[in-house]
Amino acid sequence: MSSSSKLVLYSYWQSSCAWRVRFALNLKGLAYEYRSVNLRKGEQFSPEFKKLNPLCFVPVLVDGDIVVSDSFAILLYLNEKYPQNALLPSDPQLRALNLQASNIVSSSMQPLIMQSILKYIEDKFGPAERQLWVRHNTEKGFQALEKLLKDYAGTYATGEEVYMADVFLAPQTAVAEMRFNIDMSKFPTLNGIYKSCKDLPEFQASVPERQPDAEL
Ligand SMILES: N[C@@H](CCC(=O)N[C@@H](CS)C(=O)NCC(=O)O)C(=O)O
Repeated sequence: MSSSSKLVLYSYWQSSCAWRVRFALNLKGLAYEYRSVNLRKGEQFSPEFKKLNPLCFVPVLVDGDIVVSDSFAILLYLNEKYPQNALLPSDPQLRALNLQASNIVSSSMQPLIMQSILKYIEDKFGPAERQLWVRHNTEKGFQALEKLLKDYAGTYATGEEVYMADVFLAPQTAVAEMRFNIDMSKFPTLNGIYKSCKDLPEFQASVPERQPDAEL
């Protein structure tokens, strides 16, 4: 297939990982076909989807005959293949900061509070333990991110341009605030970054409620 084939994103409206990719695709001005994988109905375990991602997670991006899963890899792929509106700055220090902040969200926050883990905790220890777990892991990550970014942030995480760190941070902040009732006023830098992202039409078009599979 040619490199101009239509991009296809396997997504679920409530997935924060898929949200990152939706935001990034919009920032790059790339049109894509949205294919819903209903995580609540277990569609991620279907044999067809398993062929795309044996881990049974969204998001998966298909670009012609290229299949990329994992939002971190997808963002780096998109950035190399479609260089317009770069998701990483050229300055090595700011680039490293973006990768570090993104990876904190990707590796040290989201995997600890994904729905399957929270269900396990709630089933075994009850809803109060579940909320304590969410709060502890979310605040630990946000404290590290606040410290990391406070001297570099401007309108966005590492200055006046929106980059990969923002793409990871904004959905994670939204989920923390709206789904888990985390008080973001304790993290003024992160809160400011989130507010700036909320003003962007590219972010607004990526929010869960505006996705074709949203169940409101
Ligand atoms: N590191 C992966 C994580 C993907 C992931 O955890 N996806 C979640 C939704 S945010 C999922 O598909 N969960 C389905 C399940 O737990 O069965 C990424 O960034 O894409």
